[in-house]
Amino acid sequence: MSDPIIIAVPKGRILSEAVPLLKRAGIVPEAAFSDEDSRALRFATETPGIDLIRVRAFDVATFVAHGAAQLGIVGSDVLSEFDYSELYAPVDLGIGHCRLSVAEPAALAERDDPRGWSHVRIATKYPHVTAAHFEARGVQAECVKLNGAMELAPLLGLAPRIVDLVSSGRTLKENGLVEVEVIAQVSSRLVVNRAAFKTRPEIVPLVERFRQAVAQEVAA
Ligand SMILES: Nc1ncnc2c1ncn2[C@@H]1O[C@H](COP(=O)(O)OP(=O)(O)OP(=O)(O)O)[C@@H](O)[C@H]1O
Ligand SMILES: O=P(O)(O)OC[C@H]1O[C@H](OP(=O)(O)OP(=O)(O)O)[C@H](O)[C@@H]1O
Repeated sequence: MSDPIIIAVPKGRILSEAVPLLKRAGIVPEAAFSDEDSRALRFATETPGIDLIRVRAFDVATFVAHGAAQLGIVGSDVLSEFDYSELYAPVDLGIGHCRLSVAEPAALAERDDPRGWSHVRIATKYPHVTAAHFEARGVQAECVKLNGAMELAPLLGLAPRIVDLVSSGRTLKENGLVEVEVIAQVSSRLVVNRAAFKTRPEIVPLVERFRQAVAQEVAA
């Protein structure tokens, strides 16, 4: 019997949207998978031959790109930041909707004109996407890499501006920041390791099940 197909799923905020989607695709995980207190990292499903792993959002791309997992669910923000050629992203799953934006303190925004920037210092978890975004219009971006709580950076003088994910806008508002530019709209994608896609025939119908699960949700 061949090795199980492993699907990497991010813990954190996407997990609650991913579980119903997995179920619609016919992949029913064991109960511990949805329990954020469980310390297990690998989980069986009701489908023999399909296991799930629960990893950090950025690590989903790494596991799948290196073939340690064959499929994964990952935000387009993460895909853009890594730009792994080994990843094929055939399905927009329609979950994890947000946007990647530039933000700064409201007081700075009142007298600021983004068209006049030539050099910016930015705190972000997305240094590559940020640098590419600004480079495209001739602005040099000096990035300070953070892994979370970017909103603190302007308040504490680490960097006057941030690039971070925005959904409701509540995090920005509660930290005195305003959005000044949208870099990209974000949603989660199904990703597949390209080599596995060619060598594991079970993957094609599995991708199709995800496609149908998304279509069902759109039609509902
Ligand atoms: N506010 C949001 N609204 C909708 N989707 C979001 C939001 N924030 C993040 N996401 C999506 O969820 C993914 C994971 O985000 P999350 O905030 O759970 O990661 P994290 O807590 O920073 O991860 P980790 O702790 O593993 O580094 C992001 O890559 C993005 O695609
Ligand atoms: O516009 P909002 O609806 O307030 O959402 C935006 C927040 O969501 C994300 O963080 P998350 O809450 O996932 O935690 P993190 O700081 O651990 O990344 C993001 O980094 C923002 O901080």
